[in-house]
Amino acid sequence: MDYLKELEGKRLHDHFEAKMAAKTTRRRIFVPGPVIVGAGPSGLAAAACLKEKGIPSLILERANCIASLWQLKTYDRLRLHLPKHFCELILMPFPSDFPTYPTKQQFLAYLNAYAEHFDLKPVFNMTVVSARFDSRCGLWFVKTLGLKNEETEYVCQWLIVATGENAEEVVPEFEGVDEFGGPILHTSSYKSGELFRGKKVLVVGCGNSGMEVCLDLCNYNASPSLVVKDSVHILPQEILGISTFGLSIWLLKWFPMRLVDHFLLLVSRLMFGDTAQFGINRPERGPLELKSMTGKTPVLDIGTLAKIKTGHIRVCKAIKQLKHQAVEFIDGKVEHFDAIIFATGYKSNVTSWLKETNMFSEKNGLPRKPFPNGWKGECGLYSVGLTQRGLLGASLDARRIAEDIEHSWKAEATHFMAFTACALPPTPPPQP
Ligand SMILES: Cc1cc2nc3c(=O)[nH]c(=O)nc-3n(C[C@H](O)[C@H](O)[C@H](O)COP(=O)(O)OP(=O)(O)OC[C@H]3O[C@@H](n4cnc5c(N)ncnc54)[C@H](O)[C@@H]3O)c2cc1C
Ligand SMILES: NC(=O)C1=CN([C@@H]2O[C@H](COP(=O)(O)OP(=O)(O)OC[C@H]3O[C@@H](n4cnc5c(N)ncnc54)[C@H](OP(=O)(O)O)[C@@H]3O)[C@@H](O)[C@H]2O)C=CC1
Ligand SMILES: O=C(O)C(=O)Cc1c[nH]c2ccccc12
Repeated sequence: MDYLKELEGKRLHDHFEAKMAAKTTRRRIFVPGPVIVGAGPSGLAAAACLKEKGIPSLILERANCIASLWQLKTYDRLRLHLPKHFCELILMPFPSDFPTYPTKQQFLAYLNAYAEHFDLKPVFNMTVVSARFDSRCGLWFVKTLGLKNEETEYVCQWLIVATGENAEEVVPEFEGVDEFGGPILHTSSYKSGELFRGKKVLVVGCGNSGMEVCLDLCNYNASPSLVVKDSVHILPQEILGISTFGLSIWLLKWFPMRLVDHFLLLVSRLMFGDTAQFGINRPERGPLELKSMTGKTPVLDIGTLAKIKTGHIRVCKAIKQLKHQAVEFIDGKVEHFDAIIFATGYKSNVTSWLKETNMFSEKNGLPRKPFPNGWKGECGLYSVGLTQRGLLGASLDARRIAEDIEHSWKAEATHFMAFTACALPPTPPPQP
């Protein structure tokens, strides 16, 4: 079967090569199996599930390593904030000696072992700049740029989008940015509070990143202030030693979401008091309902709230504008700051390169179909890890995608064998 696929690939490849050579020097490569865009946990999980079914795939990655978000864009003190069994990739558990909340280094070691175990070898420094389906030949044409801007076009029957929900940083624009004069960075380039000792730092955004960066700054004797523009749900990471996330999933099996939300809010109130008294209002919808409707993840508190209560972290209103070494807030207050850290999150980049408008929303670059149906599009297009369900969701997508492609992969092979059987001269009758 592999041989037939290769043969088919080679014929197409030769045909394209000949056609292209006449026009440009661009490389065109036919890929017999699926092309996966992105070598993060989602892309790796998809490739592993395919490999398990004997289907080869090709992963294209813009960075020079696997899991570039974790490797290059996260801070030193990061740990998984959900217990490890909710974060392991399909087909390979975490080592049993890992703690409940593995560190970033442990998670990366696991991902490296995962790639090695399944012999996954992504093509690095390959940025996908466009992917287009040609209905005449029923194939995807995936254009990439290499480090020296050299163009390569990969041609394939299946395309798996695994570029993540955190592909590009979101940085809001403010009047006066050029005047500020001090360091302004996004959490994706923050490593630790070391550089900010003794400094007044404004952290903009109160998701899990903003909250943890504030705590880290405190631990390095910086003075952080946190901008809370609207509202946020802060939940304890654990309730009586049980992970809030795990408990929620278990409760949701028995009770409606609204009731579970009431429970979570009651416990949070008992443990934290009313967060509004520290300037942190809760959204009208409950934490799980909000997550399922908008994707907004509740903050799991790992000690930041205690620092807010003691006044080590101050809470500020939304920003009006930046001034020289200062910030003006919407309540009219102006305060001095040495540095600003944007913890304003990330967005998908799918709509910038995927030339297809049915499967992905132009608004947020995520699948239009809600979970659990967002993984499959048309014409061999798939998506893994874009359902706002974290690593657990990525594993579910990966499994479904591999099962689905397995069907068409087998059908293709049968079809191809039938084709070659007709095209080849009949087998001579066996000699007596
Ligand atoms: C600080 C932080 C902590 C997190 N902690 C958790 C957690 O504890 N539990 C959890 O479940 N989730 C967590 N998440 C959510 C996160 O989305 C997942 O952990 C995970 O990284 C998702 O994997 P992914 O492969 O979908 O995306 P990514 O890890 O972002 O990988 C996508 C890859 O695609 C590549 N890429 C993007 N565009 C292109 C292109 N055009 N061409 C080629 N390659 C491209 C990127 O370089 C990247 O390597 C966390 C996120 C952050 C930011
Ligand atoms: N330990 C862990 O496992 C960690 C996990 N994560 C995960 O990583 C992902 C990304 O998290 P994170 O980087 O925190 O991003 P998020 O998107 O979760 O949070 C961004 C925050 O910035 C706020 N914001 C956006 N624009 C502005 C603005 N102009 N002014 C003020 N605030 C603004 C948003 O508020 P609003 O929504 O109201 O617009 C939101 O509260 C999440 O899935 C998160 O759970 C992150 C850190 C640690
Ligand atoms: O880290 C994320 O953003 C996730 O999607 C996983 C996740 C972390 N905390 C949660 C709380 C409710 C639902 C999902 C998550």
